[in-house]
Amino acid sequence: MVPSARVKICGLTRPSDMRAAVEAGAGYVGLVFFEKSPRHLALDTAREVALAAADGVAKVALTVNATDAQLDAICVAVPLDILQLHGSESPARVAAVQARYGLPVMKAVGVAGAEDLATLETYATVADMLLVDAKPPKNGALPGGNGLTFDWRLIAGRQWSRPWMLAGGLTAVNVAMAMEMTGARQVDVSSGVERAPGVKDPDKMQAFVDAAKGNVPCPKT
Ligand SMILES: O=C(O)c1ccccc1NCC(=O)[C@H](O)[C@H](O)COP(=O)(O)O
Repeated sequence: MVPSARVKICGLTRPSDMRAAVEAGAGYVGLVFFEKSPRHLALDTAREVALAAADGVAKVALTVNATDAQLDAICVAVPLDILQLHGSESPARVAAVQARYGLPVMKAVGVAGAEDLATLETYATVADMLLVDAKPPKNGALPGGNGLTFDWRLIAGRQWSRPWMLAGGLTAVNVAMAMEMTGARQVDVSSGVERAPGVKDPDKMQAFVDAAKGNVPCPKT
């Protein structure tokens, strides 16, 4: 049987992109609040984009080392289901955010080598969900959303005590292989379904979801 994954499409910036992501079959949709990103949303735009999501699709706010004041403003303005912490937030900060907002927290952890596996174990004791992502290069790149993969063999067959999602450089072409190698049953994509930074491509989103869900066309007989 072909494995199937639940898909998160991250970095949606327009209501039309949100509708296309939902139509394609995304189960999670991500909104980026990080000013240096081409996917950054002002609060009023974020609300508009979030309201274009259908019921039952989990709306995720991605922040990077955000303060309580910044998170307060986001949570007041935007209907949300999950907070994704994509910076260097400590385990204690993860717990504090859970307690303050009463929302599930997904902690992103960058993986580049075996030493990063211990970090994943640490966050698995506190976060509601883990995002296992490629570690960003140290050249001023964004903390995520760089379209870079990591060596999937590092996490082959690993499980954590919390649900987890694979991210980093996934595309319609490589997602099935990534799922096979890692055992991931939730996957996250941003740049792999864009036509330009911050602009999603409906056909790429559909192709990605189909590949992740194993909806491969039947060969003609
Ligand atoms: O997307 C951004 O611009 C961004 C900025 C700051 C922190 C994280 C960011 N994105 C994270 C993601 O979109 C994904 O969760 C993940 O990193 C995969 O991205 P990609 O490799 O582009 O598929």
